[in-house]
Parts: sequence; C-alpha cells; structure tokens
Amino acid sequence: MTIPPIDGTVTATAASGETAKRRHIVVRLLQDPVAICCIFVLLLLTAASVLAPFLTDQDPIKSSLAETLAPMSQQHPLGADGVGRDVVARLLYGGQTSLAAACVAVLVAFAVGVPAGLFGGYYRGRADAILAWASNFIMAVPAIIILLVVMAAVSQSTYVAMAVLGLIVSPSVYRLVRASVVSVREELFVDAAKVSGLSDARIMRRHILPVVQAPSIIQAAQIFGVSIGIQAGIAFLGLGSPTEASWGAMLNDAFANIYSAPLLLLWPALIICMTTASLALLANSLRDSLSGSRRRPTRHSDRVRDGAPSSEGSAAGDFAEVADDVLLAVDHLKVDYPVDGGRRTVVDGVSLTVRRGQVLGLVGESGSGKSQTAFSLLGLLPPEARVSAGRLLFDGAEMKGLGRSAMNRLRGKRIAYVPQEPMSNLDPSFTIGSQLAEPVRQHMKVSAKEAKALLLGLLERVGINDPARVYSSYPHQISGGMAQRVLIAGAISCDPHLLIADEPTTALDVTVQAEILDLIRSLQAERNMGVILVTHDFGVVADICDRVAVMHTGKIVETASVKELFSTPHHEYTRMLLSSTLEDAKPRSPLKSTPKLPKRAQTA
Ligand SMILES: Nc1ncnc2c1ncn2[C@@H]1O[C@H](COP(=O)(O)OP(=O)(O)OP(=O)(O)O)[C@@H](O)[C@H]1O
Repeated sequence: MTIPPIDGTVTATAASGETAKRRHIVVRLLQDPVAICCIFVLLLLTAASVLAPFLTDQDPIKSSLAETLAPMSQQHPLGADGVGRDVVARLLYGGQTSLAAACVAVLVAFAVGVPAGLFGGYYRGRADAILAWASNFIMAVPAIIILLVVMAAVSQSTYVAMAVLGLIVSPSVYRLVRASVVSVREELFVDAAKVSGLSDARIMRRHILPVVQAPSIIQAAQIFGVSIGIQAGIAFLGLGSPTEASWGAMLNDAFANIYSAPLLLLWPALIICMTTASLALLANSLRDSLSGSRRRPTRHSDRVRDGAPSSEGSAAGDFAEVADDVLLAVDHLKVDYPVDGGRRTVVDGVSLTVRRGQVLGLVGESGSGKSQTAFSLLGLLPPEARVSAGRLLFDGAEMKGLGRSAMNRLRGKRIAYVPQEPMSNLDPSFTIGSQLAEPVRQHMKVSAKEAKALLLGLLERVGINDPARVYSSYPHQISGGMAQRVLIAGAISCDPHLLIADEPTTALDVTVQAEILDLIRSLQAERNMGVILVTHDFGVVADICDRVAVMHTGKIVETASVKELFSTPHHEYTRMLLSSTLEDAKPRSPLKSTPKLPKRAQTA
C-alpha cells in the first residue's frame, strides 16, 4: 500500500492553496464597503490612542478646579470635565486603556479556550467531559457580579477586570473550537496523517488549527466589542481606577454633570458606540467573506464528476448510441460509503433508462438502494458518499463533471423531486407561497407577481380548492395530503423533463394515496414527463408505472414492462417479492374515478 506523501509535495500544494485562500478572503473583505469603513474607524481610533502623547499636551488625569466644566476653547477643543480635565486628552488616553484592556480580555479568553477546545475536541473521553462540565459551570455564573466583586475586593485595575472577563467568556471560545475540531477530526485526511506517523501536536497545527482560525477571528472581534461595552459599564458604576483614563470613567463623570454640561456625555458615548458597532459590523463582514470563500467540502462524488471517468462501467458499451427519446441513461452507477476502515457499496452497478413520457418504477425491499440511486441522480448524497458511473446522460448531455451551479440549474428546473415526507420538506417559518415562489423566480426569471400567478394556477391544477388561502398559509395550517399537492405543484412549476418521486405516498393517509398517485400520473401524461417512482409497493407499480426495475442489495436484478413483470417474473427475488406482496394484499380498486379528487384535478 502506498501512503500519500503528507509532508512532501502535497503539503506544499496545500500550503500555497491556504495562502491563496487567505489572500482571497482579504480581497473579498476589501471589496465590502462596510468592512472598509469599519477597518478605517478602528485604525483611526487605535492610531489616535497610540499617538495620544503627540496629539495633545494635556494631562488626562490631572484635575484643575479652575477649569471645571470649561467650555470649548483653543486650549480645550471639546471643553473640560467636572474636575477640569481636558476631554480630548481623556478620549485619546482613555482609548489606550479601553483598547488595551479589551485586548487583555481577548488574549485570556483565547489562551484558555483554544487549548481546552483543541484538547477536548481531539481527545474526547473523560477530559472532554470534565472540560464541558467546567465550561457549563463558568457560563452559569453571572459575569457582571463576579466582575463587581473582583473590582471591589481585589483590584480596581481595568486590566485585571478584563483578564477576569476573558476567563469568564473563555467557555464560548472553548465551545466554538471544540465544535470545529470535532467536525474535522473524523476526516479521512486526519486519519491519513495519523497513519503517516505525524504527532498529534503536528496534526493539530497543520490540519485542525486552520479550520479553527476563521471562526476564532470572528469571535475575537465580538469579544473585543463586548469587553469595551462591559468596561464602560463597570467604569460608569464608578468602579474603575481613578488613575486610569477610560471612556467608561468619562461616562461616569459626564453623568454626574448631565444637566450642567450634557455634551460631556456625547463624546465618550459616541466613541464607545462607534468602536463596538465597527467591531460587530466587521465581524459580520468577516463571516460573510469567510463563508463566501469557504472551500466546499470535496465530495467524493464531485471528484468522480470532475475528474476522469471511473474505469468502472462500460462507458462505450451499453450506451454507445442513445436514442432520441431516451431522457435519462444511467450506466453502471455505484455509490459507496466509508465503514470501519473499508467501504460499503450500497448501489452496485445500476444501469437504467427512462424514456420521455415514461414512468419507471424502482422497487425493492427497504435498504435495497432505491433512494440512494435516486439521490445520486439528484446530486444530493452526503459528502462521505463516493459516486462513480460509466455514463450519466440526461436530455442527451453528460451530467458527470457538472459543477455545483450547473447541477443547481438542472435541479428544480429540468429534474424535479417529490419527497417522501411532505411536511418535513416545508419550512415551518415561511408561507407556502414564499417557499414555492423563490425557485420559480430564480429558474424562470419572472417577477414576484408573475410567479404568484403561475403558482396559483398550479395549486388549482393539483387539486387545491382555495389556492389563494393555501398560498398565504404556513405549513402547519394544511394537511399532509395538501402539503404533498403543494410540493408536487412546486416540483412541476418549472416544467421539468424528469420527476423523481421517492415513495411520495408512504407518509400519507391511505385515502389520499390513490389521489396523489392519480395526480402524478395525470400530470406526467399531460406534460410528457419522464418519472422515476421509488416505491416498495407493487400495487403502486401496477397503478402508474410503465416499466419496473427491481433492486436487491444495491443491484438491479430485473427490468421489464409492468405487464411482463407481473405475468412472467424471471428473477427469483422478483418472484419472492411479488408473492410476499400479493399474499397479504387486498385487491386495489381502480383509480379511474377517485371520489375525493376534486373535479378540476381530473378534468384539467
Ligand atoms: N450516509 C450513509 N452512510 C452509510 N450507509 C448509508 C447511508 N445512507 C444510506 N446508507 C445505506 O444504503 C443502503 C440503501 O439505502 P436506501 O435509502 O437507498 O434504501 P431504500 O431501498 O431506499 O430503502 P427505504 O425504502 O427504507 O428508504 C441502506 O443499507 C442504508 O443503510
């Protein structure tokens, strides 16, 4: 077995990739006007504070009773406070204290939280449990009370208070880091690094810390802003050291003179608001630029699509010529997952064809791989799934190698999906109309008004009596059957060529099942759609399918027309399935005049 050179060329490539990624993040950040304004404000404040001795010759601490509440003048551009101290000098020197003390809080929070998160997330076990308990305990303690006690009984220094604050907020850093570590430590590249003999410290530094970096920067900005606010709060309560100029102490002094010199309150309040708002907005912009540039986890399936075709499958064999009426041609589709150091194949060389206007039933017992086959066609498998195929032709074009945006353009527009559980596929926080309209507007490039008109017509078409009411309803206000009609309306809204329905009636009341099947069949005939109907129910197959593919342990064991399959099943597994289904089955009544289906659904 060859172990990839983790420390060699791969590392060099990865390092240059990381550098490029960082550069990309900075570029994105600098393209954001909000971020630029925030950075400018923060740099200005920091520079002014650092350069305070050069910007003013006034002493920020020394009081002068003769200049108590002195008005604005050349000597005191913003006046003097209640004990005659220059406001500008106090703002500038106060910035030194406030910004440096906020740095102390951030440093302590990260010095405690990052190692604890790395250790707990990486090693888990008992140490992790103890750290989790300690973090819960610290978080349960009211921070402001602790700070007041420390300042009253231990030290009045803002720096000491902020060090304690750092300790108090360190559990939030711990939690963030731990969550990031847990999500990355199961990755195959971490296992590969272990196999290659890298030490834990090196794995953490190389593979785990880079993942933790981005969210940590955002959290540092947030903690920085919060600690400036808290400093102001405790100084405002009069707990700061009298020998330290700070923005909070200025607030305290200004409050004492609020009636005689209200402007004194304005300057520190303005500067505190500007600093905390800039930090909060900068954190938001950072998050946006990081999420915009975050590398999409490389799906094994993508590798197959992007790279050279897998050697598996007979690319040139079964589908050398694809007839014009073939909508979908799948050749030797394979899906496998990592399990206990190996891989488990759940779809094993599936080849199938769907013609335009044809309904293909995909049947098999639970776990036979029906849904995995359907999801791989939709490109919806989890990242750990590895997908390969000889060919995946849709509408005459190869789907393999399609990027995410091309796949998104196909999904919803040309390939639509009807799920098994309609209710859990509707977001309870949004109205049905808004959920249906979004993809229509995106794919069809129509206005909100046009999308609504189109959808109201479709809701009526799928048998909903009061489309306008349902359009403005929330999912909990409609029944499961109606939710499935809504999803079917959504699925056909962009006029797809292929509809993949994964057990669309399983979660529904028996009385509604036949109506939904009838609806799918009538829509399919009306629009000449190809349909893949995933089901384990031969009754459903008999009702609406033209052809059937029988799946067993990830393989298609038999494909035939419905008539042939029921009259002369060839494969032993098909016979077994048919006999077990028919043994307990009640005869199904024909669907032709389902009493509950609204008239327009049948006649339209
Ligand atoms: N993320 C995963 N990791 C590992 N195995 C998985 C994963 N998802 C599905 N499988 C396995 O793939 C196999 C096929 O699952 P699939 O959902 O396609 O079955 P199915 O035929 O649709 O069954 P059902 O009718 O119960 O949904 C199952 O054995 C399942 O345990």
